[in-house]
Formats: sequence, structure tokens, C-alpha cells
Amino acid sequence: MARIIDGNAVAARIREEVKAGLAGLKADFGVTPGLTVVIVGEDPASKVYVSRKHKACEELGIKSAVIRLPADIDEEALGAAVDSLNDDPAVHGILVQLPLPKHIDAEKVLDRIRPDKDVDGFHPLNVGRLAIGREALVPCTPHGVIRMLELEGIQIAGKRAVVIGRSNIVGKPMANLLLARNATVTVCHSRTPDLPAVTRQAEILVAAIGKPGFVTADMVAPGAVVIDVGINRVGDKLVGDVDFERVKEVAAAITPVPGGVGPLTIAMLLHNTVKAARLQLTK
Ligand SMILES: Nc1nc2c(c(=O)[nH]1)N[C@@H](CN(C=O)c1ccc(C(=O)N[C@@H](CCC(=O)O)C(=O)O)cc1)CN2
Repeated sequence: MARIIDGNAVAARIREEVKAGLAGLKADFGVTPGLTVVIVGEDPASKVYVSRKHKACEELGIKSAVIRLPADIDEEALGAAVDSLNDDPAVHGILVQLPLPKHIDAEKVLDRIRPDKDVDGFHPLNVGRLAIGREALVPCTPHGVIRMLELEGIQIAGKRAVVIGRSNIVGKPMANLLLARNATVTVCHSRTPDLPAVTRQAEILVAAIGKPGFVTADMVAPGAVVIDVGINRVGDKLVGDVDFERVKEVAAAITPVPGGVGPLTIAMLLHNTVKAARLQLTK
């Protein structure tokens, strides 16, 4: 049976690293970094995630603020709120919680965040810098997966990695991060012919599709490392994109849902907030 990777334990180790980074910022510049999260509307899951982000900041000693805006706010008013955070020197990190209401063009709003305050790493400048191997603020979830592999002692260089899903938030940055660490990377998606034949080649398989139980045991090579990025609500249960119970019998290591990749998203946000502050202070 596979080793079950404990995402909460990995997140705790990352928070210790962030603590050291915070102490370094204090010592070098006398600064405590500030993160502001903007949430629009009343999506229940988003509210939970935003309050977890706030709590995680407070626990570590990062200044945290949450701006709550009504669901019917127009795009320009939301953009103006971002502009004022861009101009506020006490705010080192800005995050607009997704999803946004349908009438708002999320891309336009995210593009308005100053790239050096873009702690989500979604701004085209950060996306491009990551793609060409330059220093960047990197999306939290895929960066968390990389840190998890590293801290768990799982080798990436020289491995065949397959990423299922090509979203801008997870799939594409995940592929770029694995490539930057010298994996041989294949990205699969809804138009990939014979997807199981491709996934069976993977030594590291990352599932980021958003379909409960999509990855079945016959799609996984014996001894593979399986990382489940899916967070799907089925009834009152939270399940991943991987059929955990069966795949764990085939894989060498696997992440559960909940308790796998999810906790790393917030830990890496803390990391990015400290990194953003340092970027701004050393300009
Ligand atoms: N601006 C952003 N919006 C969203 C992001 C993001 O990275 N930036 N990611 C997701 C939501 N998200 C953070 O915002 C997030 C998702 C899941 C978890 C987490 O800890 N999951 C736990 C279980 C949580 C539960 O019980 O509901 C787990 O998997 O163990 C944290 C943050 C979409 N929006």
C-alpha cells in the first residue's frame, strides 16, 4: 500500500520556514508584511478559505486585512479597490479570492494587481517569468506540490511527470515548475487521445481536473507518486480527482483529500507574502 503523504504536516514545515523569513524581514528592514484579501459576494467555500487565510496570517504574525465587497459590485469599482491597495505601502500582498461573480471579467481584475504584490502569481508578468525560468511570484497550489515533493524526499529531476488538467491556476504552472526541476513533462486534457495510456507512463502523476474520482487504478503505474489537487464537494463530502481507496493499492505514495495538497495552498500564500515584501523592500 502507498505511503500517504500528510499535507498538514508538510504545511507545518513550510510555516516554520516562513517564520524564519519573517524574522529575516524584521531584522533586515524592521518590517512586518501585510496581506489584503478581497472577497466579492457570499460564496460559502470562498468565505471559509478567506477566513482560514486570515487566521493563518494572524498565527504567524503577518498583518492581515479582508475587504468584503457586495456580489453586485461592478468591475471598475473592484478595479479601483485593487488600485488603492497597489498604492498602499503597508500592503505587500494582494489576493482577489476566486471565483468572482460571472458579470466580472476576472482576468481584467487580476491584471490590475501590481506584479510585485501579486501573491497568487496569476499576473501575466509572473506567469511569463515562471515560464522562462526567471524569479517570479508562483501560484500557491502548484508551488506547494513542488515543496511537498521536495520535503518528502521525492526526486523530480529525470522523472516522467504527467499533469492532467491545463488550467492557468494549477495545470500550466505545475507543468512549468516540474520542467524547471528537470522532469520530462506531459500535460493531458479533455482532448488527449487514450489518456490512460499516457498517465500509465507517469512516475509522478498530478491530477488537477475537477472531476471526482476521475483517476482510477488502471490509469496508474505501479510505484507512481500520485498527487491529487482536486477539491470536489459530493453531497457533504470533500473528494479529490483520484479514486483514493483503489489507487493507494497501486501507487508508492499518494496525497489524500482532504489533508493533502489543500493545506499547502495557504502555507504557500504566507511564503509568497514574505517574498513579495522582500521584493518590494529590495527594489
Ligand atoms: N485567488 C485564489 N482563489 C482561489 C485559490 C487560490 O489559490 N487563489 N484556490 C482555491 C481555494 N483555496 C484558496 O483560496 C483553497 C482551497 C482549499 C484549501 C484547503 O485547505 N483544503 C482542505 C479542505 C478544506 C475544507 O474542508 O473545505 C484540504 O484539502 O484538506 C485551502 C485553500 C480556489 N480559489
